[in-house]
Amino acid sequence: MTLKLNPEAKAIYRAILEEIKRRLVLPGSSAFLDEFGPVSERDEILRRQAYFKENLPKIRPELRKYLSKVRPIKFRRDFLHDRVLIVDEGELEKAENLNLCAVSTSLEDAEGYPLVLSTVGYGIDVELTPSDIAPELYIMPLWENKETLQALVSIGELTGEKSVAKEILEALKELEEVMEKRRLLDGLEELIAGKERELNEKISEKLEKFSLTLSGKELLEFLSELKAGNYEAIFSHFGEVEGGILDLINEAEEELSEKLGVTVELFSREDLYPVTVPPERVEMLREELEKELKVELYLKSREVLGKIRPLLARLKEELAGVYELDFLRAVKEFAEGFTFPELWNGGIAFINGRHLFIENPQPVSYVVGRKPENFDLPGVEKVKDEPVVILTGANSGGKTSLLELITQITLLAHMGLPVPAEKAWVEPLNELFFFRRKRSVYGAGAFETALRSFVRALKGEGRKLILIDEFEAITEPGAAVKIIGELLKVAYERGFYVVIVSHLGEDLRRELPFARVDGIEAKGLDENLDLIVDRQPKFGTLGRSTPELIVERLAKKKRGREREIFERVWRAFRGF
Ligand SMILES: Nc1ncnc2c1ncn2[C@@H]1O[C@H](COP(=O)(O)OP(=O)(O)OP(=O)(O)O)[C@@H](O)[C@H]1O
Repeated sequence: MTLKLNPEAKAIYRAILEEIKRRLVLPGSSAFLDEFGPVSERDEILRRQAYFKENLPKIRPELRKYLSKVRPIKFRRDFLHDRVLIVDEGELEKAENLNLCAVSTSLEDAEGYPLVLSTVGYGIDVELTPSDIAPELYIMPLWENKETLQALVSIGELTGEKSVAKEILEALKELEEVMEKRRLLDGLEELIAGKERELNEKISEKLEKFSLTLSGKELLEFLSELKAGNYEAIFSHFGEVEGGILDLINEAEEELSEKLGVTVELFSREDLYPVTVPPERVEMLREELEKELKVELYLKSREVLGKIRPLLARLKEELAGVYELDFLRAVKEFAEGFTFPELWNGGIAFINGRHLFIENPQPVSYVVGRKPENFDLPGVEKVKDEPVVILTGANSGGKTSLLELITQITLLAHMGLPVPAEKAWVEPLNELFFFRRKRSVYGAGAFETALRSFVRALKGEGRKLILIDEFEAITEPGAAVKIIGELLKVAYERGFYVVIVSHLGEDLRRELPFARVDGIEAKGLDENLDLIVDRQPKFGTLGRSTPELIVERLAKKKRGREREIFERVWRAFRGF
């Protein structure tokens, strides 16, 4: 059963969730958090505590870096248009039902498919299984997510649970060659254009050199050959250059052939300079390469899949486990320095609680209900297991913040999480109410609404903690004492726990002998004449609003006539 929350308690719960959520690095992990909503059952809370106690210590901070690299690996069923499967009449229906590629019983239908697979010896031999017919559907997602696999390996090293990703990565290495070719194929035009540019540069260099050499002694020779009409010699001279250019072209084509793994003949030999590549040749080369690569990739994928197939189930588990690790890591970071509360039957108590949303808060200890043993604090002897407490004290003393802290600790305890305190005792409850002070809302409407919510909180059975911030702000003090007095009596009779912030402590104390009155007080002024507030409430002591400190502050801050008047008032406080 869930712990019931009124809207303002729920808002604090949401703020806590947000604090944990913003520490998650994977979007998929927040689903885990949803499993940890606050519950009332002691056993369930204990079960969760045990889970965290067992798992949080295993979480290492370096995990974050690797978790953030993990992406879900999705194996999708797809219909592959690049292959046909030739089967026997009797297998036709089964093969079609696989719905992985075109299926036929006749080899004639294989025309135009780069990949022809067959169970009856008409192509590459296969069995009627998805891993035989379309191994790429398993292998490609793995190849594309190598970074995720790498991260899983590192995570496994950190958690001490070895990942199967290591073996998978090892097996995937066999695909590197074919993948490199695929990469080249993607950039085929640029590759060829680059070669073409390089080639033309080399040729033009050669031609330049040629004209230079001709300008020397050879020029004279050339002229004399010309005079003698010896054309053969002249052509052979030019032929040398032509041969040189053809060598360069062959060399470039050989380089390409080696890179691409097929024999390439691309450059036209008609006009030797500048060398060009007819676009239709590039297209033909691309088609040929594509076809070859399809077959090669298919065969390699099948081979690799044969090796890693038994590891895939475990890989899926590891990938799912990553979200849990992320969740645990976020909780650990959030709950740094927190403690698991002891579950008991005496209400709520904690030592050195730290407000979640105040930076460097002064730790505060508090008890509503039974006082735990070794709850040793100054003034604590005045605590007598009171389930109803009136919290009084200086303006901006931290009363609202204390109610928030009680709410935070109660909520976290019911989520099974550790709480921001040195020690804590929490009774599993059925309902938690937090009523904030409604600032500047006056009038019968607001008053009626607030009254109705309180009464709703008081009706019904169960274990409840009710936190109320300054109810009197929306009605007159006289009426407030009567109303609060009666409502708190009802709460007391029903065994509910209540903390109510009020400036009417004196009057309420008279009205409610069973209630404890605590006070937060200012201790003095600091060097900037700001109030020094001790956030730790004094148990059983009415909190004075310490007006003399305000007077002292003004007396020291003001000048001239004003100062004289303040000093006179201050003297009145000090009794001279
Ligand atoms: N334990 C604490 N440590 C440090 N700062 C605190 C602590 N508790 C409260 N404060 C700060 O003191 C200021 C006043 O707190 P809060 O509003 O809770 O006081 P309050 O007593 O409810 O005031 P008011 O009488 O105006 O309702 C806030 O800025 C809050 O951040």
